[in-house]
Parts: sequence; C-alpha cells; structure tokens
Amino acid sequence: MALSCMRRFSAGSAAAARRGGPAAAGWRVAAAVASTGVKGATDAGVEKAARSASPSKVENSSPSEIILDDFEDLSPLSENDESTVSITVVGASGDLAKKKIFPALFALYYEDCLPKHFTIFGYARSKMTDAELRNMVSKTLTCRIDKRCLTRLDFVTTILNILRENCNEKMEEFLKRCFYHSGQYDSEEHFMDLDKKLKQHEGSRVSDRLFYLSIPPNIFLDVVKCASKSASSANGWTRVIVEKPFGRDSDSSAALTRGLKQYLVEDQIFRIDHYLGKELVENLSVLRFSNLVFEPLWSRQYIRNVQLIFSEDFGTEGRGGYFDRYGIIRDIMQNHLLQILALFAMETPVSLEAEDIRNEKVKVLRSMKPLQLEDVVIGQYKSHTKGGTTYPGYTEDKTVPKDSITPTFAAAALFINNARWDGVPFLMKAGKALHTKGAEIRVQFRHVPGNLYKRSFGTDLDTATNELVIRVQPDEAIYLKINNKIPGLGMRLDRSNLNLHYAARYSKEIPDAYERLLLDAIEGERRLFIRSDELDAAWELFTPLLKELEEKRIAPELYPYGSRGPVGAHYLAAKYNVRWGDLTTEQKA
Ligand SMILES: NC(=O)C1=CN([C@@H]2O[C@H](COP(=O)(O)OP(=O)(O)OC[C@H]3O[C@@H](n4cnc5c(N)ncnc54)[C@H](OP(=O)(O)O)[C@@H]3O)[C@@H](O)[C@H]2O)C=CC1
Ligand SMILES: O=C1O[C@H](COP(=O)(O)O)[C@@H](O)[C@H](O)[C@H]1O
Repeated sequence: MALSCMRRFSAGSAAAARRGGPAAAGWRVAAAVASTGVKGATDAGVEKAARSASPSKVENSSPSEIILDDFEDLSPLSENDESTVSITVVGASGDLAKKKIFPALFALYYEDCLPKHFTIFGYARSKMTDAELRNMVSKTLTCRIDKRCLTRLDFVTTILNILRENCNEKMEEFLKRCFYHSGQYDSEEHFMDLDKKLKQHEGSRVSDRLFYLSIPPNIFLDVVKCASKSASSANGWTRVIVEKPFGRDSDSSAALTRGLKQYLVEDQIFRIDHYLGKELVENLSVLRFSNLVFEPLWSRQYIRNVQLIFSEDFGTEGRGGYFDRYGIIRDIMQNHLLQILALFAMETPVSLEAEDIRNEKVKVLRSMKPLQLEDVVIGQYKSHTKGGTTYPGYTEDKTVPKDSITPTFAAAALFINNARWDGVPFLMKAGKALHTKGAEIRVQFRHVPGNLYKRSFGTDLDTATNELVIRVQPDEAIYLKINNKIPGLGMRLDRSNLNLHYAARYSKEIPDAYERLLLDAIEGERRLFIRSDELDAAWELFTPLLKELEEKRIAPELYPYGSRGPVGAHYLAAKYNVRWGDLTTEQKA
C-alpha cells in the first residue's frame, strides 16, 4: 500500500491540467485531511480520505482547513499510460546526487508522486554497474514515517504501521527502476549510448526526459551540448535542471545563459535555487496574500526593517575548493537570500502562474539600489579552541590557499527604490562556522504612535515594537512578538509570542526542498525556478560590489569558529538604527 500523491495546489499544474499540458500527464492531484496532516483532523476524515484513491473533494475536512475550489477542476486526472519520464542524474557519483537527489526521488516515489512509468539513470565517469549504483543509492534512502502519529493508537497508527512495513518493499521497487551509465561529459557518443539505453526502457511510449546537472559548473555546457544533440527526447519534452553556481558575475552568467540557449530554449532550462523549494519560503506568499492582517502592513509605512539571516554552525569542511572561488556572497546572498527578498517584497502578482510571479520578482530585483561597499561587512572564520576541541580556521582547510581573503561571512544593507519600500533597510547576514544553524526572516515593525502604554516599556522603546519571525529552518515556525499584559492586578507588560510552531501544529513531515522542485520540473511548473532575467538582475546588483571587494583586496574581519560573527555586522545594523533580531534574547518559539 502506498500513499497516493497529495500534490499541493499549483497554479501552473492547474493551468496545464486544464490545457491538457504536461502537468496533466498522469498523476493525480488530491486534497485530503490525511495529506495535510493538520493535527486535530478527525479520524473519520482520515479514514475516508485514505479509502478514497483520488478524492476530488474532501468530505470530512477539519473546520480550519481551506479546500481551494480549483481542486474540483483538477481531479481526478486521467493516467496517461502512453508516456514515460526518464530522469538522468548527471554526476550521479557525487555528493549532491547521493545526499539530496536520489533520496528526493525515492521520497516522491514512496508518496506515489512519480508518474506510473519512469526510469532513473545515473550518469558519471566513474565505473559502476547498475547493482553498484543501487547499493550506493540504497544507503541514502529513508522512509518517511510520521513518528508523532505513531504514538496515537488509532486508525492513523494502523495506516502508518502498514506503510512502514511496506517501505522496504517500496525501496526495492524503486531501486529496480534505477540504472547506471558510465560516460564522459563531453562525448556525444557516450550520450548516444545512453540514449539507446533510455529507449530500451521507454519502449513505444512518448518519452519525456529530465536531465539533472549535478556536476561542477565548468562542464555544464559540455553536458548540455551532448545531451541535447544525442539524448534528447524525440517525441516528448526534454528539460534540464541546472544547479548553481550560475556563473561568478554578470559576464560569466550571461555567457552561461548564451551557451545553454545554443542548445535549449528558456522553457527547457530549470535553474534551481533550493531555498525556493523550502516550505516556509513557499508559504511567504500564502501568508501575505491570503491573510488580511499582513498585506496592509507590508510597506515602509509600518515596517521598519527586514532581516534575512542564514547561518551554519560548520565550516566549509570538504567543499573549500569550490567555496574559495565563490565566497559567501555568491554562495548564499546573491541567490538564496535575494530570492527570498524578492518574494517578500514583490507586489501582488496577477495570478499564481509562474510568469506572473517571476514578473513581479524581477521588478523588485531591478528596483534595488546599487549596493555600496560601505553597506557591506565581510568576515572569515579563524581557528578556535573550545572545551578542549580545536576547530580549524578557513585557511587551514587543505583545499584553500593560505592567503585566501574569501569571505565566509557577509552582512549587507540593501534598499529597494520603489514606492512601497523606499528607505526600508533590508539587512542580510550569511555566515559559515557560526554559533548556530538556521535561516530566518525577521520583520521589525515601527512603533505604535502615541502608545498609551509606553511608560510600561521603560526607556527602551525598541523592545516595544512588534516583530514577525518566519523561521525557515530548523524547527519551522512563524511567530509574532506582541506586547501583552502580564496577568495580575497590576499593569505590567511583557513581550510574548503568538506562535505557529509547525511541529506542534502539523503532524506531517515537511518534504525536502528537492522533492518539491523535482516534482515541479517533471510537471513543467516553473514558478520556483529562476528565469534568466531574474538571474541577470541578481548579478547586476552584486557584480560591482564583488569586483570592488576583489580589486581592492578588502581583508575580511576575522571571527572565531563558532562565534556570532564579526562585530562589524552590529555597526552596520546600528548605522540604520537596527538591532539584529537573532542576537537579542527572546522567548523561544
Ligand atoms: N553538494 C552540495 O551540497 C551542493 C552542490 N551544489 C551544486 O551541485 C553541483 C554538484 O555538486 P556536488 O555533487 O557537490 O559535486 P561533486 O564535486 O561531488 O561532483 C559531482 C560529480 O561530478 C564529477 N566531477 C567532479 N569534478 C569534476 C571535474 N573537475 N571534471 C569533471 N567531472 C567532475 C564527479 O563524477 P565522476 O568523476 O564520476 O564523473 C563527481 O562525482 C555543483 O554545481 C554544486 O555547485 C549546489 C548546492 C549544494
Ligand atoms: O546552496 C548552498 O546551500 C547550502 C545550505 O543549504 P541548506 O538547505 O542545508 O540550508 C550551503 O551549505 C552551501 O554552501 C550552499 O552552496
């Protein structure tokens, strides 16, 4: 027994389904209480949803659940037995393939989200048999069992126990669909051999082909050339997922785009930014556009500053060679954080269609004020000994030059020159080897004018303002810091959280970003992928700064491994009368 794919509402898929387009080809879209995992959903509802293979309407939904009308148009979609999808993971022997891509494909298979007919091929230079690939992949697979639900002795428990028992069986079935082909990345002949193998599996069906470029960027174009000439589909679609980095600056990125477009049209290129596949990043638009309470406040009138914060509590361990050529600004800020900023700040799109959303994002990116060197602080971690353990500094990594000045930390103040955001600092901060691991968006609101209770706050009016925190990871949560009366006869106020803690609210495990994005690419949904004009605008913002940093050889401020980063980041925030929200003590959400 398998879970049937509980695909989220997707405008692109909806539109494609209505047009009979690729998203319609072969898999069901269903909404059910069981799939949402909303805690408190009735068992009767769960049972009904589980009994029904692809319900077009949920009969017993929890009262708090919204079932979008569009589901009715979408479901049930007919299975198109005539088509098959071949997914080739190029660079299958590598870190990303093992860590993320194969596990995500299995998770999709496990949840019945892959089309009925599919084949997965690993491609790389390493010599491997199919059995060896399967053995390698099998070590990375896990079953998604909802442990919290397993404590409930009820219908859900029974269902989940059956699922667990069947997990090994599903793994075996999945692995039987995985094959390997060894070849060079620049050999049309080797891709022709791959094509022959793919055809054997595809038989007489319409073949759709997805290539995932999980390889270093210097060989992207070789592969795209060979794959498009020798292994693209003759009768279905061919799409290519391209991993970052998309160049190092405006020129190299434009050259990459030109190169890709020699062999592919823009619609075939899926530039992945896995942060866009993260649950809370996707939820940003839902939060803004489907709740009355946020959107009216979403402007310079009420928002004092926005903070986009990324931190990792480990260094470049193992990836120093790659990292030293890019640095933290290219690795995290120019893509992940800037994409979040664009989604956060964009105007309401005309619809949820990919092009409407990407049009709005690109407008934000093109409205950004040029980034000034004095609005940027860079840092690099140095060795630190704590509790008897010595953590190595960045330049102690064997793959990093001893005199490297590549930043492993950066903080920046950005501004959007438009009517909505004029003057509002968007502060970004990203670093490796810091004291904690996490990613969050913090929205600090202005003071309440003429606040009657200001005496209760003392002199520090900063502590009296509201702050909305969207914790992207880990332990996903959305909480709003408010001022509240401490219960009792007196009139004392404190700061408390209105708190949506995902682990407490939803029992369903959050899918990995790569699952969502792979499924989107298969469905032809481009909303969460980067369009070439977005990429150009993102590079246009960062390239002059990166050039200046490199030409002037600006030395990064050193910070100890495991610390809170360079002090310069505080001065930068203070320049705009801001305090980093992640560094103030706060009630745990
Ligand atoms: N790893 C990660 O966490 C992340 C990676 N990425 C991006 O994803 C892509 C893949 O990353 P990752 O798996 O870490 O990369 P790897 O360095 O592990 O390379 C993947 C495969 O490519 C082949 N390869 C490696 N170096 C070369 C080379 N110089 N010339 C030709 N082939 C080579 C190797 O396969 P073989 O020798 O068998 O041919 C290797 O197994 C990169 O673009 C990376 O920037 C993006 C985000 C996160
Ligand atoms: O793209 C990248 O992202 C990872 C962090 O991803 P996460 O999903 O684990 O937060 C980062 O470690 C890596 O340097 C960067 O290339």
